[in-house]
Parts: sequence; C-alpha cells; structure tokens
Amino acid sequence: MKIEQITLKNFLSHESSQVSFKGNINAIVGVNGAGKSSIIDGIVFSLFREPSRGNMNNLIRKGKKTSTVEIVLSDNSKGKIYTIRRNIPASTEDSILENSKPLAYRSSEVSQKVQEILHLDKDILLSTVIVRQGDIESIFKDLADVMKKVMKLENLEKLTDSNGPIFSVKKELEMKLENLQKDKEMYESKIAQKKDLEKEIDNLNNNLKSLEAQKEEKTLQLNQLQKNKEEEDKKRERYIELKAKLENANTQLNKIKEDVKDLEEKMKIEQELDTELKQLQEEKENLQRLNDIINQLKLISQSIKDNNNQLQKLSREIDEYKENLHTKKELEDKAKKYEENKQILEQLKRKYLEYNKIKSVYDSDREKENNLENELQRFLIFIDINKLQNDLDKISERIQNLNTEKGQKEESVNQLLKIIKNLNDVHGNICPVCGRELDEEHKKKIREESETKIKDIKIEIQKIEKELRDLNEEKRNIETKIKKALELKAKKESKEKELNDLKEKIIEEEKTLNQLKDSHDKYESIEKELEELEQYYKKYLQLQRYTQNELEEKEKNKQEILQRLDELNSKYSQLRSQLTIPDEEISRISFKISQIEKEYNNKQGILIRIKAEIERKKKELDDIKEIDNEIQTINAEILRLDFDEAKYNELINSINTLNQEVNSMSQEISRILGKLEADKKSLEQINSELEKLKTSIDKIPQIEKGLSKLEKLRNDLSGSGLQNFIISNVKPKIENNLNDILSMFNLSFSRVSVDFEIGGKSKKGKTKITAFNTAGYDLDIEMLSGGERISIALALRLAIARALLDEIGFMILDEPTIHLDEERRRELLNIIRSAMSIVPQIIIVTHDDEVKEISDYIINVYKKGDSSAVKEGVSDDQ
Ligand SMILES: Nc1ncnc2c1ncn2[C@@H]1O[C@H](COP(=O)(O)OP(=O)(O)OP(=O)(O)O)[C@@H](O)[C@H]1O
Repeated sequence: MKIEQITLKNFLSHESSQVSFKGNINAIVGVNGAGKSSIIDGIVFSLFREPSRGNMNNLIRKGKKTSTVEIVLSDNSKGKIYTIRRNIPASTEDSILENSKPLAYRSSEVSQKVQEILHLDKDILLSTVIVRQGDIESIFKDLADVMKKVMKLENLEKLTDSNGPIFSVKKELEMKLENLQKDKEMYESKIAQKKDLEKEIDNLNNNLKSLEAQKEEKTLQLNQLQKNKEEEDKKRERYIELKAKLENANTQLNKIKEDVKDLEEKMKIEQELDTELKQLQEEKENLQRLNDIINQLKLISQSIKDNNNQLQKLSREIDEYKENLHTKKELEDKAKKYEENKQILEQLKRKYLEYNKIKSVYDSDREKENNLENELQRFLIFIDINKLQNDLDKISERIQNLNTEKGQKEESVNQLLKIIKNLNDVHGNICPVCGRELDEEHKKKIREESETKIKDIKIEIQKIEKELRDLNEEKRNIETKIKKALELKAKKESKEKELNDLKEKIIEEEKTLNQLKDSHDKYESIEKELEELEQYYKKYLQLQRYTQNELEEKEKNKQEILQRLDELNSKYSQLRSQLTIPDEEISRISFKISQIEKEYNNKQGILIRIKAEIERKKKELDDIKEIDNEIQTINAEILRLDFDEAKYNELINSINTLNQEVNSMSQEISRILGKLEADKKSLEQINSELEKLKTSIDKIPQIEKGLSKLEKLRNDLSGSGLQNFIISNVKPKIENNLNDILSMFNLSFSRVSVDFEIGGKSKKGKTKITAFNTAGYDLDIEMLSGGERISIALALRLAIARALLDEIGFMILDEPTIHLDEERRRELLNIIRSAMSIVPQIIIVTHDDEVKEISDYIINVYKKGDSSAVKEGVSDDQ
C-alpha cells in the first residue's frame, strides 16, 4: 500500500495544501515551523483518526471551525485506489472509497475498514514504520512493551483484570450463589409455615360446623316472632291512624264551637248597619240633586260669558267694516280714473318713446352742427398758393444756374491741377502743354500762377455753395407751406360738405319731432296725473275685500247672539230660584257628597264582611253534628282493634335480642370463612413459592461447579506465562526477518539475536539484543557504534512490521537525523538507501541537505502569510 497524495484543509498550519508523493524517497523540507510535521500528522490522522497534538480540536487551524484531511492510497498489486476522508468536528461524516465506490461513512466504520481491507494496524504502524522525531532507537528499550501492544497482549491482561470480564462473570455467579443460598433458607422456613397453616384450617372447619347449627335454631325462633310482629304492626298502624283522626276531629269541633259563639251579636250589627246605610243613601241623593243644579248653572254662566265675548268682538268688527266701506266708496272715482289713464298711457307709449329717441339724436346733431361751424371759422385765414408756387419756380431756376456755374469752376480747378501735375512729371525741359522749351523758373511761375488761380476759384465755389445751401433751405420752406396750404384747403372743403349734409338731416328731424310733439306732451301730463292717483288706487285695492253683503251678514250674527244671551239669562234665573241654599253653602256641596260617599262605602264594606261571616258560621252549625258522629264511629273502632302498646314493645325487645344473637353468629361464621379463604390462598402461595424455590436451589451445585472452573481459568490466564508463550512463537519470525534485513545493510555481523520478556501490569518488560560478529563474539547493543545501532533499530522496526503485516508499503521518518553527528547521519542515509529494497516508499521530514541528495522527490514546505504552503518537485534552495 502506497501513499499517493494527501490534501489538508484548515489542518494545523495548512489552510489548503495538497501534497503528492511521487518519488520512492520523498523528502519534505522547509524551515522550522513551516508545516512539515503537520503533513505527517495529517497522514496519521487520515488513517486512524488519531489526534497527534492533544485533543482533536487542536488540529483545526486557528480561527476556523472545521477541518478536512483526505488521503489517497494505492494498492498496485490489486489495481485499487482508496480515498479516505476525515472531518473535524465529527458531526460531518468521514468516508472511505474504493475506486470511487463508498465502503463506509461513520468514523468508527471507516477506521474498521482501514484495518480490515488495507491491513493497516494502527498500533503496528505507529510502533514500527511511522517514526516520529528522534524516535528511531527508542525501539530498543520499548521493544517488550511494543510487542505487547502490537500483539494486543494487553487485551489478555484486561481479561483477567479485577475490572475485567472474567472477574465480573465470577462476581456475578457468586452473587447468584449467595442469592440461591438465601432461597434455600427460605424454602425450609416455608415448609414449617405450610404445616402450621394446615392445622389452623382444620380447627376453623370444626368451629364453623357447630356455629352454623346454633344459628339455624335461633333463626327459626326469630322467624316465628317476626310473623307475630307483622300482625301487631298492621293493628298498630290502624290504631295510630284512628288516634290521629280522633284528635283531629276533636280539635276541629272545639275550633268551630269557639267560632259560632258570637253569631247573634253579629246578626244584630248587621241590622244596624242596614238602617244606617239607607239613611246615608237618602242624604246623598238629596245633595246629588243640588249638585246637578249647581253644575248646570256653572255651564250656563260660562256660556253667557262666551257669548258676551263673541258679541263684543263682532261689534268691533262691524264698526271697522262700516268705516272701511265708507272710505272705499270715496276712492272709487279716483281708482276708475287711474285705470283709464293707465290705458291711455299704454296707447301713447310707442310715440312717446320714438319722440325721445329722435329728440336725443336731434340734440346731438345740433351740437355737431355748431362745432362744425366753429371749426370752419378757423379756416378763414387765406393763403396765396399761386404766389408761393411762383417763388418756388424762381428759386429752382436760380439753383440750377448756380449748379452749372459751380460745375464750370470745378472743371477749371481740375484743369489747373492737371497743369501742376504735368509740370511735376516733365522730364527734360519741354513744356507738356505748349511743347516749348521750359526752364525751372518758368515751371515755378506756372505752378504759382496756377495755384493762385485755384485758390481764387475755390473761394468762388465756396460762395456758390453757400448761396446754394440758403436757396435750398428757402425752397424746402416754401414747399412745406404749399403742402400745408393744400391740406388745409382739402380739409375745409370736406367739413363744408359735412355741415351741409348735417343741416339737411336736422331739417328732416325737426319735421318728425313736430309731428310727434302732441302725443309726447300728452303722455307726460298723464304720467304726472297717474303719479298723484297711485296712492289712492293702492288704498282702494286694499279695501276691495270689504262688501256690503258681508256687513249685513255680520249684523245678522250679532242679532242672533243677543237673542241667545236673553235665553241664557232667563234660564239661569229660573234654575237659581230652584236652589234653596245660601251661596256660601254651594261651594261645600261636592265636598259633603264625597264625605257621605266615603262613609257609605266604608259601612257597606263592613256589612258585606259581616254578612259573609254570618253565612259561614251558620254553615258551621251543621258541621258540628257531622263531627260528633265521626268521633263516635272512631271510638267504636278503637275498642274493636284491641291493641296494647306495652305488649307490642315487649315483642319488639324479644325480636331485637334474637336478631343480635343471630347477627353475631353470622359475623363469626363470615370471619371464619374469610380466614379459611385467606389461609387457603396463603397455602396455595406457599406451595407455588416452594415449587419455584425448589427449582432455584436445584441449580446450586451447577453454579458452584462453574465458579470453581472460572477461578481456574483466571489463574491460568493471569501472569505472564501465556503472553510469553505467544511471544515466543513470534520471536523467531522477527529474529529471522531482522537478520534478513540486516544482511542488506552491509554490516559486519553474522547474526543478531533478540530476547525479551513481557512485563506484568506493574512490571516493565525486559529486552536483550545481542549482535554476533564474524569472529563469533557476542556484543551487547550498548556496545555497538551509533550507525550500527540505528541500522539495527530501523531493521528491527521493519522486521516487526514484516512479521505482522502482509506487506510494508511505506515508511515515514520525521527528522530521523536530528541529534545525530555527521558520521551517524551519513550511515543512516546509507541504511535508508538500502531500506528501499524492503520498503518501496519512504517519506522523510528533514532539514538535512544530504537527505535531499538521496531523495528522488522534494516537497518544499514554506510559510505564506500565516499559512503553510507547498511547492513540489523543487528544493527550498531552488
Ligand atoms: N491549530 C493550529 N493552527 C494554526 N497553526 C498551528 C496550529 N497548531 C500548530 N500550529 C503552528 O503550525 C506551525 C507548523 O508546525 P509543524 O510542527 O508542522 O512545523 P515543522 O515544519 O515541522 O517545524 P520544525 O521543523 O520546527 O519541526 C507551527 O508554527 C505551529 O505553531
């Protein structure tokens, strides 16, 4: 089995590293603390879930919560690849895959599979081919313990330990035996109990029989007495019933006799009350009559009052009516006039409005006419346009002449300027004008003359220009005047036309106004008249509802009321004369009536009650006879019954005594029966217990035998005898392997022997390793050189591994050269090289350059920030 690759996620100092072991000798190199050993920790953890640094959580990279390690192993002989993945914490499942096929998931199952399928035993590997820092030689002193561990001999010790399984089985059996002994004691005591119980049951049965016979005799006596009592009970019941009836009848009789004692007296009161009530009735009727008259008088008096009020109101209305009717008549003419005028006004209205309309137009036209005439007055200033035109023509002519003159003068100047210029351009002395000879003097003269002339002409031109400016100014003035004069003329003509048209229109308007004037004036005078009449007309309209017919109707009503009043007054006097009492009495009549009524009702109530009482008492007189008869009948029956209370009580006492006797017998019988029942149950219980106890105690000899066998087994297994026997079987194999391996290491020994004795629980084991040199001398391990010791130590580790494992796939050495001197280091390297023929894959963690030299694959581990990183295939100095 070879280690192909390991992947570390948040494991110790590695955040995320993947390491492949591609060589035969793989060197893991790097500075102190780079994370090299962490890789070895990763390998051990991934295989066995074994925490190398304290507890499991220490393996998680600080600051992280989870960690994962995955290792890939290959078994080339079988062509299989195994991938084992471990997680911390264990809440995430581990896994093992065989060629990508899952084999197990739970961490304990994964460890089990590693052991079973890969044949990688944790104890063997950790004690042999996985060698931690500086541990190579520790095998010499620990060999006995290592063997004990790898051979699992500790388990044998555990078997015979005082906490071990044999001990606990023995303990269990001893306890069982102890319990069974107790059962035996119990069995014997139960047998004694059983005998006592059987005796008691016999006694109880005898008592029961005699008691039952006595009880039967007493019960017969009791039955006879009970029969007698039943007859007496019936008599007694009737006797009590009759006695109660008798007492009841006597009580009733006495009560009635007491009640009828005052019958005569009551009848007398009845008569007196009858007479009194009649008198009261008469008195009441008289007063009632008077009261009726008084009520009638009151009604008539009220009616007279109402009629008088009505009369007064009506008289006032009639007076007001008469006055209004009179005023209405006076206003009638004016109202009529008003309505007529209103009609005429309506007829004239159209012409009136037309007149007003035309009149307002006429007035405005007259005003316009006036304004126009005033305006025309202002146009009277006369302007002579012809004269202005003449002046203008003259000025125009003069301007034209002056312009011609100016042009001529300007031409003269130009000519003179040309001469001057020509003089300047002359080359030679020939006059350009005349062609004659020309000297400088002559040139000068001509120039001066010409210039003087130009000056003069320019002054003249300036004069002409001034005159021209003045003339032009004057010309513009005259032209403006002419223009204005022409505009005024046209305006005046238009206004004159307008005035003429207006005058014609005014004449027409005056004509129409004259035609409408009469109607207009009439309208205005009627309108004024209507204004004056309007108040009368309004008043007339208010009074229109007053008519003569209605007045007459009211007068008629008044007469009727007067007549009614006469009738009422005479009726009042007539009724008053019937009332014979004085006025002051009248008001007390109704009070008196109510007093009498009250007294009457009161007495009548008393009378009714007395009458009912008399009636009831008369009936009671009949009842007395009936009750007397009943009493006689009851007394006769009591005599016939012949019941004696004393005798009856005697009978009851006898029955009670007998009853008590029978009951106490029954109770005793029940008690004996209960006891018998309980005893029988106890007997049954004891029998079944005895049966069970018998089966238990039958087991005692068997258990005693088992216990003695166990004791023997424990004695046989304890001590080092068996362990040493087992070891002695493996020892030759290891020794052979060791000598085989050592032969490859090129040492000068003919043989090396190994002896060890397994220690006990508190005793350390002993190891003795002896080397025999070629001369035949034996040398103790302590006497050998460092290199020889390391060679034997490594060979011994490999020898043990080979003896116990199917094959050795790899060896891991963490800093094997540490603490070694130069020579021993070199020797170790030779041995490692030689070991290649025994172990196909070696992984060495090292600082040693020479180790790097013998390695065919370098894994460089370094710190990147606070995390470890890995670079493969190169050394750290590359
Ligand atoms: N749980 C952890 N999380 C992060 N870093 C850790 C953790 N445990 C230990 N370390 C650190 O990891 C680093 C690497 O340790 P490791 O033993 O692998 O180094 P090394 O390369 O073998 O060093 P040396 O050559 O000195 O033995 C150390 O600096 C150590 O302090």
